[in-house]
Amino acid sequence: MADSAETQELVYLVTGGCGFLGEHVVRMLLQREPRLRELRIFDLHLGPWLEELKTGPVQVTAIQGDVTQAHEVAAAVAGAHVVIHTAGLVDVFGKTSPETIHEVNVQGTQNVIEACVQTGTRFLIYTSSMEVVGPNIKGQPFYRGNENTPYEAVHRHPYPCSKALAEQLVLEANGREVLGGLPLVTCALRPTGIYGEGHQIMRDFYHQGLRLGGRLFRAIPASVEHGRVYVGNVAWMHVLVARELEHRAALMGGQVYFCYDNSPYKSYEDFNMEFLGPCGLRLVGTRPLMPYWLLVLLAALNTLLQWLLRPLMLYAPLLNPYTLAVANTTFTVSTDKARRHFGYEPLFSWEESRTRTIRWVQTVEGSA
Ligand SMILES: NC(=O)c1ccc[n+]([C@@H]2O[C@H](COP(=O)([O-])OP(=O)(O)OC[C@H]3O[C@@H](n4cnc5c(N)ncnc54)[C@H](O)[C@@H]3O)[C@@H](O)[C@H]2O)c1
Ligand SMILES: C[C@@H](CO)CCC[C@@H](C)[C@H]1CC[C@H]2[C@@H]3[C@H](O)C=C4C[C@@H](O)CC[C@]4(C)[C@H]3CC[C@]12C
Repeated sequence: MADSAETQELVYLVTGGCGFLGEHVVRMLLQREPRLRELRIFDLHLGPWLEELKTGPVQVTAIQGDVTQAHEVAAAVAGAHVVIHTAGLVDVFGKTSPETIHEVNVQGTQNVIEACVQTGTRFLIYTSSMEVVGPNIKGQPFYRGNENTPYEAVHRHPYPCSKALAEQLVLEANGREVLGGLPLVTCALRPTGIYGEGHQIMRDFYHQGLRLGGRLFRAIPASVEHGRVYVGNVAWMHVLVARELEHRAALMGGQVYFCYDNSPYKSYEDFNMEFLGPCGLRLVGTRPLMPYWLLVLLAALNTLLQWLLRPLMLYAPLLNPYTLAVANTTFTVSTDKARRHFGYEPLFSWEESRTRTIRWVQTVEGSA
């Protein structure tokens, strides 16, 4: 919990605070933001773990709400000094409609912006995504690029489209006058593939491996690099930006920052095996066991099955045309913009990130 040495005067709001990243942001704020007086956690689905947070010196206020409802957002934002907006539908598996993804990710973000303007909140940090940049629809690689690397960021899938639109809204809102006459200061953080305690996709891969007798079968060439970043470092970057945004508004306002740490560059599958291997799984094959055209066919078949089964059940496998394309396209970042602009250094080393994630996988139900 925060050290009470400093004046506890600030009110923070974290939207999506019960999600995979949101929970880590909430816990990091309580541990490392000594100026917190109140921490508001706004989410469609509140977690039972919130109760344990209410015993500390910081007032923790759980707010069950929907970012698509402007009045609910405004009520939650009113009086907050800082808003960290992580709430969103992270759906690349066809679980929800494109309209719903847009409504939550874009309109929901617009509602957060308007709530800041109408109620006088001056600092807004938005959790964007690498997918605002790519991989693009042409499957062009983004090899150890940075925030200034030229790249044709053209998307068709509802999720990256929604993240790109929302990020644009946030950045364009920088400088708008809020209630009280002062300017709104915004910035956007772009995590690459986040991993760590609570990562649902990692859990899905683990269960898939258990179902296949402790084996996973390579489908992606080992040469395809995919950027990954530990959730604790992403949370730390959010806390640091929220702390520095006021003093460095001229430099940081309206800026985007990739989230990065010292996690190694590997293929998506090989990277996952850093955690699943020590938990008893084995990745079969030094090269993809199926030809790419067969994977494309299977991915298309999954889309057809999802459509046929929709009246009966939700069928949303990991493999679909979009996830296959993303998984097979190199996308890695190499940047120090966050360090240069607000002194970011990863809080957790690769070794610590790996150990923490392995320990978490070992607690996943069904683990050996
Ligand atoms: N997971 C990643 O690899 C990754 C990478 C880059 C960016 N991001 C971004 O980080 C953010 C959090 O992602 P995550 O992986 O923690 O996802 P998550 O699904 O675990 O968390 C999202 C949270 O938002 C909440 N939410 C969804 N719709 C809502 C609504 N209408 N109103 C209020 N709350 C709502 C959910 O209940 C959930 O708690 C998202 O904006 C996502 O785009 C995630
Ligand atoms: C071919 C499959 C059989 O092994 C492998 C499928 C892997 C995919 C499920 C994942 C590969 C890349 C992931 C995405 C990437 O890490 C970045 C993302 C951005 C973030 O904002 C949301 C999550 C995601 C889209 C992430 C989703 C899962 C992958 C597509």
